[in-house]
Amino acid sequence: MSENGKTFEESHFHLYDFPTVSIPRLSHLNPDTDRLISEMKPVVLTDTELVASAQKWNLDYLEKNIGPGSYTVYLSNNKKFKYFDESKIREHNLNFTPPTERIEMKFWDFAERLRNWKDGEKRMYLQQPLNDTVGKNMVDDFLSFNWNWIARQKKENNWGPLTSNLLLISTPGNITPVHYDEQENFFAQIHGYKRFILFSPDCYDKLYPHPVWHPHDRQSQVDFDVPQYDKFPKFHDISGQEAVLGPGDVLYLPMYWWHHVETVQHGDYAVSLNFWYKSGPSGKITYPLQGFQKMAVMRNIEKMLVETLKDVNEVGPLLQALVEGRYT
Ligand SMILES: O=C(O)CCC(=O)C(=O)O
Ligand SMILES: [Fe+2]
Repeated sequence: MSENGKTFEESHFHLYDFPTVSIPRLSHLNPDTDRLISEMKPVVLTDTELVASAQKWNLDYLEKNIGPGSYTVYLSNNKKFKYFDESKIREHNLNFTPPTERIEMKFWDFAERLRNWKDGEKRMYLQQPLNDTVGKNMVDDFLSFNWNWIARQKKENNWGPLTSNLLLISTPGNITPVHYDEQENFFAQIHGYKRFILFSPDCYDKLYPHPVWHPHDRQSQVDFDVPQYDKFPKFHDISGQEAVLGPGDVLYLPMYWWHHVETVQHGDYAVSLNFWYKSGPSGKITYPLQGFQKMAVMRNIEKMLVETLKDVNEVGPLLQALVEGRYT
């Protein structure tokens, strides 16, 4: 139960077509925690105190203390907020209708709209990296994060620098469809509850990602609500891992792991903050390559073909000529 009595009911969760097991929930002091992180396996940490100083970051506190900056908010006519890369629409001159609308807002306008939001209205998702426009109290909260613990993880696991802290504020029921990111992520839940469903990089062929030149690069083409099994038959064989994060929980979300994220439907709005770290120098590579390393190889091949052929429509036929009857 959270302070305001709102919590989540697993029985309300949507049942998808695939089975899942639970992601382990462990203390950061449990030796298995460090082992799982070093093996790039997901784990939920219940007591890192990573963002303990931000547990007060509810709408009222943020409105008073976040400052005059401008915030990116996505609007959706349904539950889904499928990410798209606007630069790729321009770069490849594509006919692409964005599935959500992106607007810039002052935080107080967003807060007002969120307070008055009712189910049935357009859903909202604020997604904005924290920057130096935040007010002094929030800078102090930020400086009080458990940098000790997270810096030790970065060092032990040979990661590169912290690149950003994305602040996410969502209306209940929002869904971030399944995708992967190219960075390591500690995902800290501050307010409300989120359900995560994860799939390992080995599920690449079962999730049919869009081509790398596509605005939906890194996103799966499979819609969990209506999987088109005739087009995506291997999705039949998928299985995942899931967890529900509440205030104080931190998920280690390994680089290249697929994730689908739901803000719990019958609860409150959710506030989260992630910590994205670049991967480190690869060091000594062992064979056979791991799933995430093969994903990186495939991305590079696709990117090279796009660059060389100068026409995204030529990539598929060339790959087909290369493979069919020779490697099939
Ligand atoms: O919380 C969400 O809805 C999405 C978060 C996400 O995809 C990420 O942190 O990489
Ligand atoms: Fe993500």
